[in-house]
Amino acid sequence: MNVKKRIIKLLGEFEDGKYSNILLNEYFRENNLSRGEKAFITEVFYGVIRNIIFLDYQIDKRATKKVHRRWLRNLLRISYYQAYFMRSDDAGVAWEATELAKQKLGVYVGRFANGIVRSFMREMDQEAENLKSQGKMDILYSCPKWFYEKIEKEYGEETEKLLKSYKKIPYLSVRVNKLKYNEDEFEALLEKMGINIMKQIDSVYYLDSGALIDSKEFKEGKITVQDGSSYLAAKMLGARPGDIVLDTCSAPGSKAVVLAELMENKGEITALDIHQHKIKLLDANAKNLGAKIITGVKLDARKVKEQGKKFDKILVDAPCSGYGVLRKKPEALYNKDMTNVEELAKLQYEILESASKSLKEDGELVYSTCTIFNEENTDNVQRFLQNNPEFEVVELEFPDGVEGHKDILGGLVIDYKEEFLDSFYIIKFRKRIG
Ligand SMILES: C[S@@+](CC[C@H](N)C(=O)[O-])C[C@H]1O[C@@H](n2cnc3c(N)ncnc32)[C@H](O)[C@@H]1O
Repeated sequence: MNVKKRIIKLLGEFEDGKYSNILLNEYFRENNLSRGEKAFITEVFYGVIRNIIFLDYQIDKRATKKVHRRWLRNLLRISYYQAYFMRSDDAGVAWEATELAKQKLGVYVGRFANGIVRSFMREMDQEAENLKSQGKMDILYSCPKWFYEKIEKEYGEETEKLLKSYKKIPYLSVRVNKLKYNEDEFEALLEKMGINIMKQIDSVYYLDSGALIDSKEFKEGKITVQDGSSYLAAKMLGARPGDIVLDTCSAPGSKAVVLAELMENKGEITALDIHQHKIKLLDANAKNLGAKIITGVKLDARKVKEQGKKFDKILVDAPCSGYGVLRKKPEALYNKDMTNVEELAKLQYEILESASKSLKEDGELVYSTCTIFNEENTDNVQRFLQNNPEFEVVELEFPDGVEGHKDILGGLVIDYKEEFLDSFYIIKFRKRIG
């Protein structure tokens, strides 16, 4: 099948509500595509989602009647994306749009597609300038108006840099699972496959190719897809062999398996999640990676007392708005508003409060989120510290080679300046004795 027709189909399914990453992974599993085809589909599919507000604005501006047909709108979005963001050959893009529209919907629609694509191509650079000068930055950077205004309030002059950064294409990162494999073996594999390392954070490697996803080593659980920030949040808990650990919001278990590795599969990890189907994912993930000390339990972390147990170490990797991982999950930008952020902040606070009661004296707790707003990070933690004076912040070293800053409480903020790692908030507490 023509590769653009494939992307049109995928975008249609995305609009029906499927998650972009799940959709694409499934599609690649079920269809036998070359490396080049996969790379092109990934770039264009995600590129359209990342820039959908800008693309639709430009389509609607040029169409005399609203383009209702989803298939046609997606063809136009793809063509505009290729022209403006990929700087693809104009004649080729316009010709293919015309041909595809003609085949599917007839000569009249073919001509319409040709006209509307060519007019955008002539005007696109001026259009971007106009949006800037008219202050329509939310359209230029495809984000909801409330989000733009909030970012502008919090980040001031850095706003544009932040938005540009979160629209970038992410690198694939994988972690070497030391329960089954080691870094020397992995680096030899990279050399054999001709894959280059772009950045390394301990056993997490950012690579210039996604080819490893199809490798035997990946299927065998010797390597796993994981971001450096996610790995660091787990590492910073400092879990040691023999510890009794609680992971309150654990599925699909990416951090729990790091904890198991650091604990050398000795001790206990109770891994909670509110959803039973996610516990299944967690169990499968732990099994595949050879993490033997994880027990998945379906439980609302606000009822952690029901475990009737005290823990040496607790990880609260709270459910959050996910704005720190927009490069990988761009749709997170479109499906929430400030009310959701406030609701999440409340839930996070309740989980943190509840978990803290199950920590042993002198025990340590890490609170982390993959988002950027103070409501879910510093403000929440400040309130927690005020209400729980028996907790103190443990100083964390900012990891070498990672961009970001510390907040007023000493929490690590891996921010938009970081080109490779997801944006994350990580703070650690100790419960004082007595
Ligand atoms: C940020 S994700 C966790 C990611 C996980 N720690 C990892 O590294 O793979 C948040 C998780 O919290 C779960 N969750 C949401 N509300 C919860 C609650 N009240 N109690 C326990 N888990 C909850 C969600 O189902 C989701 O799997």
